[in-house]
Amino acid sequence: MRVGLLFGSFNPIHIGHLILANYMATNANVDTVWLVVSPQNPFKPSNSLLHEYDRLHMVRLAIADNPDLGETDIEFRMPKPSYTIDTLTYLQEQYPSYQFSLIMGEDNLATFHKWKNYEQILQYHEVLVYPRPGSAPVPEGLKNHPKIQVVSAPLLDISATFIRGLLKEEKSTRYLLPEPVAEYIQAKKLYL
Ligand SMILES: Nc1ncnc2c1ncn2[C@@H]1O[C@H](COP(=O)(O)OP(=O)(O)OP(=O)(O)O)[C@@H](O)[C@H]1O
Ligand SMILES: O=C(O)c1ccc[n+]([C@@H]2O[C@H](COP(=O)([O-])O)[C@@H](O)[C@H]2O)c1
Repeated sequence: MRVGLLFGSFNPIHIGHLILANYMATNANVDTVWLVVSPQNPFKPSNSLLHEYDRLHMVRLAIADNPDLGETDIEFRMPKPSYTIDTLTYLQEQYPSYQFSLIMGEDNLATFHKWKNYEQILQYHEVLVYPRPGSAPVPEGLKNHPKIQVVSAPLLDISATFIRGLLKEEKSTRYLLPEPVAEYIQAKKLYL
């Protein structure tokens, strides 16, 4: 089984994540894509970060109708902040016969050389990258790397930051968030 792993804060999950995950699940060399909800990205401030169980719940609501996508809360039981190499190592121990690839947006590839043990990640895993507008330039050493593949797919100028801004101002997020996620946010009065 070939599993693509899309790690993220998903604060909240939006249609950019869903388009990206579905594109990889149906066009890249993987059988399924799992969304890995990270409690705490080592590079991001934790203010405005919703509780991890709310973010996981929204991910579940968003992908419930898509058999090509799954999710995992594996990082909830690991030390924080969440280092991807540690999670990959743990997952590989749990599922020794599976082949795990890493999926990320281009903005994350631009800083990938600063991640913990990134060379080790590249040694054992393929990295599938979705282009993202406004991303910083990719460092020379990562451009044309044999383990890194940047796919050609429609650019999506959507971010969770932008959507949190709309929610805070009580503006419409219609078509930017999956309906069940928008309903959950409204019912629980999140991001106000
Ligand atoms: N519009 C997008 N285009 C390409 N990749 C994206 C897009 N949105 C998110 N991603 C990728 O999905 C993964 C998880 O992203 P994350 O949950 O941080 O969303 P985000 O919209 O970047 O959030 P924030 O605005 O809070 O930083 C990352 O690898 C990120 O690069
Ligand atoms: O392992 C690292 O050093 C590392 C550094 C920065 C980000 N990450 C992971 O990359 C994922 C994307 O983060 P985010 O917040 O942009 O969705 C998330 O799972 C982070 O834990 C991992």
